[in-house]
Amino acid sequence: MLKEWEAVQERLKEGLSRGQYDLWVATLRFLQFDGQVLILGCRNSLHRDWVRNHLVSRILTLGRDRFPQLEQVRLELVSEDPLLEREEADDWQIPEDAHQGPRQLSFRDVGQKLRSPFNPRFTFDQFVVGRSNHFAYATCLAMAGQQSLYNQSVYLMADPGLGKSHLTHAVGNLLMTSQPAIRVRYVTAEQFANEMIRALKRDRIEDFKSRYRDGCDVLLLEKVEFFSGKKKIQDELVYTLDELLDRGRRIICTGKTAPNDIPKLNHELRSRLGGVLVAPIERPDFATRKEIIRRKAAYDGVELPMDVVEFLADRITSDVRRLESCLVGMLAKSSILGRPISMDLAREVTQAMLDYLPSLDIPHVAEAVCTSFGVSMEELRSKARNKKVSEARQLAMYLCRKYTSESLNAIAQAFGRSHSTVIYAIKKVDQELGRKNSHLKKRMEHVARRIETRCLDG
Ligand SMILES: Nc1ncnc2c1ncn2[C@@H]1O[C@H](COP(=O)(O)OP(=O)(O)OP(=O)(O)O)[C@@H](O)[C@H]1O
Repeated sequence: MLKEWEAVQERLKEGLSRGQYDLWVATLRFLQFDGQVLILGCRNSLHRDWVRNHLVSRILTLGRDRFPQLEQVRLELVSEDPLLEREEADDWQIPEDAHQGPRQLSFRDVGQKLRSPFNPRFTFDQFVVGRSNHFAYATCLAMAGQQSLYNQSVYLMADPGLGKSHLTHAVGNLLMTSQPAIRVRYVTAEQFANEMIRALKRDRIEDFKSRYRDGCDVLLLEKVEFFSGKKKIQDELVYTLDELLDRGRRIICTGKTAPNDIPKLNHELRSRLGGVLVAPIERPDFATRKEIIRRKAAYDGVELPMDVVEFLADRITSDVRRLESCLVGMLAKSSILGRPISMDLAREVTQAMLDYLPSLDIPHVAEAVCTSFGVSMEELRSKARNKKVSEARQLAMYLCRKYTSESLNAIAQAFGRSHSTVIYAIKKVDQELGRKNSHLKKRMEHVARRIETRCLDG
């Protein structure tokens, strides 16, 4: 049954940021499935409230693939110590009648919505508009509306993490509710290419063509730079775009660079994309970053102190995804360690995210720890429990969390440990670092310098 639950967890990744997944989903504990009721453990009431408000309906729907008779999800508060008793339960089930209270959700109610390919968090309401993105926002809103358009197609262009997918999904979300009869097709360039290759292999290319040309009123096509160098797929896309535009259909494409700067695009595709209205999104300014943090936190039901909002907005300037990871990291730390959200916490979390640091991977961090402690990676992965190895292992896990964007599960796997061991290690190191004259603190500063220097040296 655990395997089934893990498969459901995997599917829950869609629609959540990595930080949210690590914080709320990876930490959910599978307790039991009794044939109809899936019982999951939450760490604390904050965790349970979030899951209740944001996830239960999806668990009910997605869970049915793996637990066919699933009727009800029950959330119980469990201590991080599995030996302690379960404390309190909270149930969601299919309603017998409509007046059973707000916690009851039915498959029928949520099923329709959840078949949508669009991230429910990515709506126009949740998108903060500022100078950097106003034009892109207004263009997308017009594309999702029914008013006559100056243009039928738009190309959203921005560096990673600045909101291209958010706006594209917002168009999809709005169309699905305001004009449900409209056929919206959302694909990344990679999915488009894979679909086409599969169709060719199965000799079903005509079906593929008609799916896009006849069965689509709005095409949302992400990350077009993927087409670079793929000649046959580019040819097919040109025909598809021409057909759609001739029939007055709407098209939104996204990419990191201007169509003209994408290498190895054939002349026809370059010219089609070049003719599309380009709506750039720039890095958000300070005021926009502040509002983004405030709104994201409010979405998770948290009101942040203003000094923390300003601190984060000041510190993380490059991309909104990073800003969001910082916020989620801070909420995670606050929730796991039971610490209030404060400037201290914000400082700790952002230190790992300073804009000048490129992203690091687990082997890089582990190697720095091994060198400093004079132990090998095999020892870190082994069952050895002597003080030196245990300390090195815990610090390595802590620093992997701090310096890499890897999930708790990935870190656990790298060290051959369980997810809860990593949480325990992080908590333990954190406590130790808070002690006066902590010897681990000096050691950590030394390792951190080593990691950062190597990282800056490239
Ligand atoms: N103006 C904004 N208001 C609110 N959230 C934003 C804004 N811009 C970006 N975000 C958030 O930042 C995160 C990254 O955005 P998104 O996935 O849309 O980036 P992207 O440009 O598609 O990046 P990539 O090219 O890497 O796919 C998302 O969680 C999104 O909600």
